[in-house]
Amino acid sequence: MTKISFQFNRLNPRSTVRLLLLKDLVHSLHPSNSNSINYIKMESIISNSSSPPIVNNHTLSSSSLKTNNNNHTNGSNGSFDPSSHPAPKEEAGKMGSSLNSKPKVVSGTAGYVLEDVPHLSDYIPNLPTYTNPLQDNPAYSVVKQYFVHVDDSVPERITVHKDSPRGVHFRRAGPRQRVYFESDEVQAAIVTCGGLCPGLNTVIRELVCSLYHMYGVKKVLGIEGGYKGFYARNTKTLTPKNVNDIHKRGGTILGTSRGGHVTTKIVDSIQDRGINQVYIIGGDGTQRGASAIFEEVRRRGLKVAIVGIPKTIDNDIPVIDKSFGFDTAVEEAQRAINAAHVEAESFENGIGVVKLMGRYSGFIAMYATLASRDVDCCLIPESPFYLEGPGGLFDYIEKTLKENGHMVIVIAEGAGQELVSESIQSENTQDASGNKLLQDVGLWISQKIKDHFTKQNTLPITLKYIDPTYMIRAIPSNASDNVYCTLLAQSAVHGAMAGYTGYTSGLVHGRQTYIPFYRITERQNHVVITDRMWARLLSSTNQPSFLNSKGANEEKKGEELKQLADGNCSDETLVNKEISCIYHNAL
Ligand SMILES: Nc1ncnc2c1ncn2[C@@H]1O[C@H](COP(=O)(O)OP(=O)(O)O)[C@@H](O)[C@H]1O
Ligand SMILES: O=P(O)(O)OC[C@H]1O[C@](O)(COP(=O)(O)O)[C@@H](O)[C@@H]1O
Ligand SMILES: [Mg+2]
Repeated sequence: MTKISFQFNRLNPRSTVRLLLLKDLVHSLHPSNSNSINYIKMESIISNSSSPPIVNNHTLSSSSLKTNNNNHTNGSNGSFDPSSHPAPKEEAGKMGSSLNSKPKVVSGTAGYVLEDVPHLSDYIPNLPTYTNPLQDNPAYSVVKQYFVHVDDSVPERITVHKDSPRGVHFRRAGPRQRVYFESDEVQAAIVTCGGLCPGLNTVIRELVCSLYHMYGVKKVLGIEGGYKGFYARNTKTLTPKNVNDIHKRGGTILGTSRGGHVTTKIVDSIQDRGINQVYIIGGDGTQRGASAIFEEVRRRGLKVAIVGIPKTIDNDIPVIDKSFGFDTAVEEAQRAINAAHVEAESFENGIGVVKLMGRYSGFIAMYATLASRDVDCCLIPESPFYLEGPGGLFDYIEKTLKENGHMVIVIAEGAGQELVSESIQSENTQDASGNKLLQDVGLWISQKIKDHFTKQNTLPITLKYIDPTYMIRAIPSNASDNVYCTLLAQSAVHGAMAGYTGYTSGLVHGRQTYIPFYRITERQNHVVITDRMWARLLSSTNQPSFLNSKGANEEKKGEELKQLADGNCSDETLVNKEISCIYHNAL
């Protein structure tokens, strides 16, 4: 018998899910061997745990599904691991409760796993339910099937092999037969936090309209100025009438802010105002804040649904296909790139440099480059580069100028930060939310290029630097983002009315889903430079990879190891590799 050991460096809910998948796979391939899987850390967690597993009978009809004995928490003492859930420094001490709810992981046959979301009835017994008012809604009466089947779920990965386990799934969003709120009882609140993103107003509008028109909810409050607005600012009554044309405007009619998340004060305010549905629109920081609010609400036993709606122009939120506003931002970035191209083309040895947003994730720069085709070099935070010497950026610029007479460089704001800090001394400053304030890499690189070619005195260059940063996020959303925002908002409302809570409403493989907060906050989404998408970009620009082949292999190996250790595979090949390795060991 082969004994398999699998040690997780850091135990998180993902580790458990992966263990379940591996166990199911090994069991299906080699039933006699499955007991040999040695759950090193799990064993101690399971045996130490005294609380029963969460079984959510009202939401699961299939008897083949079972809630595993997975009373895992994010740390052995039941609190979140702060290293994987960093809080902004100045706020960390102010957070109210310890984050201690348990992920609801349900397993089925053939390696099926449902990473379910919390429900109000998990912690409030005997909640009454009501017929969904949509049943009498003329708009819905033409639909054959009004309601989402209770067992509908959406797979996290859709590329599978013949023998792959069915894998992780998320609960499919949509209206349910029974709702947990009466229309008159609902006092909803909407808040927008963090940086701007195209589509914020569309989401606000559609939340208000969905609540009013689909569920007859008449009390909707807008919280002004982000999280701190709960306790330090005014509120605004929102009606379909006063939000009617806000989707045509950029920004957020509610205002937004960074910092100011004090969980207990926010939940006090929710309680004082009698709010029982909170819709929180924001990025990774905001979703962490929403998770903290959910935990505190749950700890106090309040019948309040906490719903996150993911907003991120950087596209740095994991699991979801992409954030609303991303397409609009990429489209707007084309205008800056076009301008840079026209300028560069019009001068001898013209260089256009465009800086785009992307603190830690270079998605906007990557997609804007792929869309434009005028870009000769795209620099992102995930792909280190160097300036001097063979294969460096200066070399490439010289070659391109000699061949084409002009070039366009797109650089994400977080790219090359290590190089900038080598040459510019600066204090390690943060914004109010604890995000690191970055140096202006666009200005820096423009100056470096100018200095280099002046010193060389070989190619007289003309460089134009364009920084459209705020222009691409302050605009209204385009048509496809408007549709996306509408569906997101409707899904969010259906979920809250059905009593779900502690979830982010998000699109996974084109389907609306409810994703538990911990999956959204556990890591950031990054461009994986060993994935095909980055290779596509490199082949479209013909830029150097800035990695020799040895370096590339090391990068790939390092990336895979890191992802395996973290339990964060962004590429299904990693999972397949890992599983096939276990499979071969098991045989
Ligand atoms: N770990 C955290 N816990 C609680 N609140 C947080 C956390 N991180 C950020 N926040 C709050 O979320 C809000 C938005 O965060 P920020 O990082 O500025 O933007 P984004 O949500 O777009 O990433 C801020 O009010 C901030 O205080
Ligand atoms: O100047 P601000 O408002 O802090 O915004 C700048 C930041 O906002 C972003 O666009 C998005 O950040 P968030 O998603 O965290 O709000 C970053 O790319 C950028 O660094
Ligand atoms: Mg953020």
